[in-house]
Amino acid sequence: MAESVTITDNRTGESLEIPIVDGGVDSSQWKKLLGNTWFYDPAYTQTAATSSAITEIDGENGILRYRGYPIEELAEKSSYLEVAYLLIFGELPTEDQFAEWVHDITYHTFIHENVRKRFLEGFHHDAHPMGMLVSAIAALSTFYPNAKEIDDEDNRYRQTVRLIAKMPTLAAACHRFSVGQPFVYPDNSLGFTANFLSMMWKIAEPRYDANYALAHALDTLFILHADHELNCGTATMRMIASSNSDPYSSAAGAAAALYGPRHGGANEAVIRMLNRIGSIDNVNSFVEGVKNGDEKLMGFGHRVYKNYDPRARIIKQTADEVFAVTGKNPLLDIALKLEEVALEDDYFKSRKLYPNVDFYSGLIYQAMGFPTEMFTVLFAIPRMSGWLAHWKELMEQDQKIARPRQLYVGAGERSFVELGDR
Ligand SMILES: CC(=O)SCCNC(=O)CCNC(=O)[C@H](O)C(C)(C)COP(=O)(O)OP(=O)(O)OC[C@H]1O[C@@H](n2cnc3c(N)ncnc32)[C@H](O)[C@@H]1OP(=O)(O)O
Ligand SMILES: O=C([O-])CC(=O)C(=O)O
Repeated sequence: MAESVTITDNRTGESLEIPIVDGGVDSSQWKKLLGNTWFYDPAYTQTAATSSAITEIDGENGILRYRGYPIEELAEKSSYLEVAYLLIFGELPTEDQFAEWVHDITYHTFIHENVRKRFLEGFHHDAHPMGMLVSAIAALSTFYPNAKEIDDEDNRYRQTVRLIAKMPTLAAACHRFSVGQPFVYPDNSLGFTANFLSMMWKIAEPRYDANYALAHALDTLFILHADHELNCGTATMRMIASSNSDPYSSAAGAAAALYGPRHGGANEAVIRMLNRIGSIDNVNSFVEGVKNGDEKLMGFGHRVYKNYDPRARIIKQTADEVFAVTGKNPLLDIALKLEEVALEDDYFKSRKLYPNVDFYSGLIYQAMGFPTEMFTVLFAIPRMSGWLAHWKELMEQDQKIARPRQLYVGAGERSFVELGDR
């Protein structure tokens, strides 16, 4: 572990080595540098808002590790539920711990009938499933009012397994509603990902048997999406939870942040962009438009990675395994050409813009038969474990309420003018 961090004041350029004390920076040293002034950093480009032991990103070198384990090894050797355990509890589970964890998650896959019948079925017929999911996560807080007892560790565990377990059920329910098909109850004889696919696609009894290669590929995607340190959604989770709000309300806020096209919503935007480009013959002119500022190349660029996103590399390999079963997604050639052109172009090279996790994932989801509107939902299912790992960490850190300051730039004091006199 690093023994110190270098902090730079972005207004003066001054920097100072600050020793790590008990896992965090020494605040007396911090004050020596900044006095009683604050950073002005609206998009948190240079602000560490927490210390965390969950996920490490080395953006310059394209490295991602969960609890110290390289993402490549986890994607190859682990399963989503095992990784969820690792993120939340800090260590890989023993066989007994894993059996108990899987049992507990499986036990909580059902959702209250009123969530489905009264709440989800009350949405407009063409409601976006991600909008439905955000609301449904928030609604769960009213079904589990004891979730407010956040100081009770057992209770926190119960809400954690509930949230992870119910995400696939809620996600599939949102999809079935949007296509006018009846809800499919969880089949708890199936594993986490196969059960989700059953709830998505089952049309006849007795059971839906997912293609093994596709279920395995989706599980790998779940591992890759499970956490990514203090991204916009996770920062939102921590922000809301710092007010001691319950985990459902906090996670609903995190999901709402993920919905945006600059964040998890980019996977949906990528497919729409590829469809608009339509043919590899149009790639060069599209890229010229991006360079002229007409629009962003969706699925490219990242706040932290200034190198290839390691998840995108694994997703590209996973795509080959999926296409071997489903047939190639015809949009793949356009995506590959876009990557080739962008990586050779000075605009992208000088700004260190590379494909991110969202660039290739949608091609896989689409080949598997998921509608485009479900792509961000597919991101949210596994990201729940990351949000909850951060929630647990926050609770244990006993952090104060998160409350940034502002620089007021509005009008000075003035007197009220009556309506008729304005
Ligand atoms: C799961 C995730 O959330 S991964 C990210 C998913 N989002 C996307 O794929 C959307 C497209 N990408 C983007 O919008 C951005 O790259 C973000 C939001 C991911 C990161 O934003 P920031 O860290 O604020 O990068 P910033 O906007 O400062 O970009 C630096 C420069 O690169 C340019 N740039 C960044 N991303 C792109 C892009 N995708 N296409 C074209 N230009 C881009 C910016 O215009 C800026 O150029 P300038 O210096 O001439 O003004
Ligand atoms: O880290 C980020 O800013 C966005 C991201 O890649 C993720 O949330 O997976």
